[in-house]
Amino acid sequence: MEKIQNYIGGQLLEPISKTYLDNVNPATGKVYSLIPDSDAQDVELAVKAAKEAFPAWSTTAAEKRSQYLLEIARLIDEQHEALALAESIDNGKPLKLASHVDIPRASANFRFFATAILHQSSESHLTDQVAINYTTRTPIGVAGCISPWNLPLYLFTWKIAPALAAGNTVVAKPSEVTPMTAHLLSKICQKAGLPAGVLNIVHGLGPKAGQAIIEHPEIPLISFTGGTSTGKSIASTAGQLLKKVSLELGGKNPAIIFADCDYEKALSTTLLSSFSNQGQICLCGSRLFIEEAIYEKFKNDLVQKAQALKVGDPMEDDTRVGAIVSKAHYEKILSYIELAKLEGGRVLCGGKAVKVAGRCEEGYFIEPTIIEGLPYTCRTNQEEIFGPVITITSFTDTQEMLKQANSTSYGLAATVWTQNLDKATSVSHQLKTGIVWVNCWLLRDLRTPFGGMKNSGIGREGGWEALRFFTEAKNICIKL
Ligand SMILES: NC(=O)C1=CN([C@@H]2O[C@H](COP(=O)(O)OP(=O)(O)OC[C@H]3O[C@@H](n4cnc5c(N)ncnc54)[C@H](O)[C@@H]3O)[C@@H](O)[C@H]2O)C=CC1
Ligand SMILES: O=C(O)/C=C/C=C(\O)C(=O)O
Repeated sequence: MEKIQNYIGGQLLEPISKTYLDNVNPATGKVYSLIPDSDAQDVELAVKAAKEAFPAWSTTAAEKRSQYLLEIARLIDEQHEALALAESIDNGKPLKLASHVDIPRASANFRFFATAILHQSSESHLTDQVAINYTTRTPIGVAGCISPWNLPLYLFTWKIAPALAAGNTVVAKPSEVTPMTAHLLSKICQKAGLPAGVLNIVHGLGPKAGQAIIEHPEIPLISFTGGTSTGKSIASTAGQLLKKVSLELGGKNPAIIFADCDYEKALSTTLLSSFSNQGQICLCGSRLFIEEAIYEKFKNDLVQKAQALKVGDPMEDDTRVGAIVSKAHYEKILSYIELAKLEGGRVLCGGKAVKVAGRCEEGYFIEPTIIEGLPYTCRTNQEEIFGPVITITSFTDTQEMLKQANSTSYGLAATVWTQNLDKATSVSHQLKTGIVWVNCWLLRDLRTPFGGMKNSGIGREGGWEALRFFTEAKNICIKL
């Protein structure tokens, strides 16, 4: 069975303890590879390698750093098919989705930040003709990057690329649930000739290898994407150590559909924003607010479309909903469906596990599920489920709807569907979320600030925000 290895100091290494964890294919329920169960000793080795590499990497000309990252992007594109297949097997997502979305975005992340650093300049200004102030932005040191399982290579590279581009060296940990494409990235970095120690990848469990990264005194900054409770624990440890943190956490995103929307576009995109990647994207709209005038029609059409989505083997071309990432997560989602029923919800479609015949009969599949009739205050409408489960509610009064939309502890993203620009602007400004999609969803421009308010996180990723996070600003004031 294939053994994934850590990537430390440019080499593929066994964990020092020589112990491994099982890696399960969620579509079949079978173990198909082994993951290093790394601990603080492996992290120590990785930090040592990253520290040694820092002086040379941080002073390498931006153009040269850019060339390394562009080469990595090129190799990701060259190995696109193998990476997409690995991602689909590891995560359970449809191969088609991995191929069209995840892997292209991974190379785009490298390409974007490789070129961004060539256009970055620092600020300066005259202070009343008496002084000139200018600000330098320099790399900080060894950055800790920890990523989740839902968009494995996509989010891993979303952190690593800006960290490296800005001149830091990195100790990174992908999710133990989906480690394979990060392992393949190690080999790509070797092939690209990335200097030893610039990027180090340590595999293993969050509370063990992850926690060792968070606690390590030589890692002054942490970029994390994952669940809110993990984010809070990381923030409290990092707070005691006064580390810089960027936290991109969960969401319970409202999708607001006004009667004057472009109906067909709203319907087809809402289907995607509800169930893409089995609903396991922090940006998925999980609470639909539909204006009463179109409620019945929209509901019936959405139910019909959701029922038509093929749930099945991620390898099949017409599969739209693949496997849930793990048995534990599958059970969590099913328990939320039961909770919704107890809370008085009516399941309009789905609501059950799916048995997929053949090689996937032991896999973790759940039908796209739509629930109505729940109060906005109930747990189903307040807590992140992170699966193919949405609730729908009708509204007549926009202010009341906004009160409900803003009522959760999360504040990541929202979707607004209307053809009235004034209404779109007014509603967007009143939503307490870091991102608002108007008449679209997940239309990504990597220059925009990405992140959430409230329990959805701290800080913003993307564009200059990311490059600012991964650098230290120093102002120099020269009296004229
Ligand atoms: N971006 C998002 O919005 C995501 C949200 N989630 C939410 O979080 C819930 C829990 O999912 P999990 O897999 O448990 O996510 P998690 O937040 O525990 O895992 C994310 C990453 O953090 C690491 N990690 C866990 N504990 C850590 C610690 N103490 N120190 C350092 N690193 C640590 C994990 O190994 C993984 O690499 C999901 O059900 C979902 O609701 C999960 C993944 C992504
Ligand atoms: O950057 C994006 O396009 C999407 C990011 C998604 C997440 O951070 C997530 O689902 O956790």
